[in-house]
Amino acid sequence: MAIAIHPSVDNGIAPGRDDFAGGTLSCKCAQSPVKVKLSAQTLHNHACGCTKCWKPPGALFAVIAVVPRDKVEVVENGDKLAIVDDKATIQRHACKDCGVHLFGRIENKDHAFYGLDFVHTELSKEAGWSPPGFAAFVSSIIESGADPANMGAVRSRLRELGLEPYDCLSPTLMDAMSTHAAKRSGVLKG
Ligand SMILES: N[C@@H](CCC(=O)N[C@@H](CS)C(=O)NCC(=O)O)C(=O)O
Ligand SMILES: [Zn+2]
Ligand SMILES: [Zn+2]
Repeated sequence: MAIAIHPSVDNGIAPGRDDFAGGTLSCKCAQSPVKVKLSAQTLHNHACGCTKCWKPPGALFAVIAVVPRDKVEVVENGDKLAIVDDKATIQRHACKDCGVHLFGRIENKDHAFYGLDFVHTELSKEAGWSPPGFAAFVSSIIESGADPANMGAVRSRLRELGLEPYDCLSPTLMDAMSTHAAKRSGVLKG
């Protein structure tokens, strides 16, 4: 049996829709779920193996994308949300009852990704979200208990699914972060 990466990719990755304009995320509570409306298509969707991103039961990876923060609105049961770790760069707002993360927000205005919230679009019933394009923080799954001896097989499976594995973010996103840092320090002009 193939390695279970994440339920939304294990049977093939659904393509996004060009005309897709958003949907509503719900937590897993059977009663009074938290609902968060996203009024835009997501960007930079990817699998993340880090210990901090929310993963569904049995999954080795989270699948997480970004969306402009002004397109994110808590529409129901927001009183059930709490920040998981208010010292983290990404403040993950999770349901206190079921533990699902509804959105992650960067409050540091100097951060390269300030203005973008992190979301798990598998929490929405709508189809057409941008598909994941790579796998980030792959080595970090070991920190959640994955067998280090199995990492070759995990990376092979990710490649088979079209998710190039990286142990930090993708080169495009790492370049964006370094460009931001170089502009802030003055090394890079413009
Ligand atoms: N190896 C660490 C990596 C954690 C990490 O750096 N995660 C990335 C990807 S989500 C990040 O940007 N974290 C910022 C944060 O969690 O606030 C772990 O698995 O806990
Ligand atoms: Zn919940
Ligand atoms: Zn992560």
